Amino acid sequence: MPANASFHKLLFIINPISGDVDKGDLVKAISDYCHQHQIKYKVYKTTGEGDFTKLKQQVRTYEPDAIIAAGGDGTVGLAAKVVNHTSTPLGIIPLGSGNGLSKDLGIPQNMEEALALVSNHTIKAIDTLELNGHPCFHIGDLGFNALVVARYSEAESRGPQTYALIAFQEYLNYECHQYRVETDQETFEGEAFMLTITNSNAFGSNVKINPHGIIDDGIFEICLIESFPKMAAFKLMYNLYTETPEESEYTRILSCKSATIYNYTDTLAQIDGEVVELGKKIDVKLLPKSLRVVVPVEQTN
Ligand SMILES: Nc1ncnc2c1ncn2[C@@H]1O[C@H](COP(=O)(O)OP(=O)(O)OP(=O)(O)O)[C@@H](O)[C@H]1O
Repeated sequence: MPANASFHKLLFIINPISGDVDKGDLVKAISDYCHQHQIKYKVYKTTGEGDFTKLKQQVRTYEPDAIIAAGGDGTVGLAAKVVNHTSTPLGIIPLGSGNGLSKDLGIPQNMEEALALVSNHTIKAIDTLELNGHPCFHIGDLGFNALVVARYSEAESRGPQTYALIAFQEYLNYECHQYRVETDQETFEGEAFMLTITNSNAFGSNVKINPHGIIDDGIFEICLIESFPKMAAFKLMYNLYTETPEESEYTRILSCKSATIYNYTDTLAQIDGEVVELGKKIDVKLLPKSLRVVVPVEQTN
């Protein structure tokens, strides 16, 4: 499919529970939009059980021109897994609490504007990662943030405030872990607060962990926050929110094409918002331009 092809048949994947947002308006907006633009469409609502297999089957039989994921990072990851390594592009209507990949791709965060990309877009092929065979479409990490993600997934309430509260509570007693990172360029060994693996730029919270990452350049980054004194936390947060992590003496960014990470203490890991078991030795592979995504036209340069 050419980079600016128009879509005539779409499969929408809607997560009814993501971001605590009612999806009634979305279903109506999709129906109105597709009728107005004479686009055939189907809606698949996720259940949280067996969605990957059912979606694979739907894509095989329905043969949509693109699939559009409406939900949070977990829904986007599910949809991306379905079409990764195929020519079917993935569009995103961001309706989660973080929406990290959509922000890094410049996709509008407003529902109507994101939907309008269906008729005015370009398609960009982006690199994706695999951590011990687990696909990663945005950010994976080990250490502090993965612990917060795990606690957040068990929390009774959702949203940025709950996330921030859990992060603060865990931070007070958090102890750094020992890692070794061997890349095709260099080796790091030491204690770290967290270790982020990504080829894009920012968490959904807008923390710019990797401000210079380019999503389709065949290179990814391992961003380390090394052990730091509690007094340095505010300056570090300032650097992370102002896109100047390299100005902190406690950060280090390793750019590479492949890496092996030794997570000696088997500390928690998360990929795209889901906690995963990766074991103590983690091989990170980059899959060049494996995923085709629907992005605004101005994102091509
Ligand atoms: N119908 C459903 N009922 C309950 N859980 C569901 C349903 N459909 C999907 N899920 C679960 O929703 C999770 C993915 O949610 P998603 O990440 O899209 O939204 P979010 O968590 O609100 O957003 P974010 O990741 O941006 O914080 C998965 O764990 C999936 O199993």
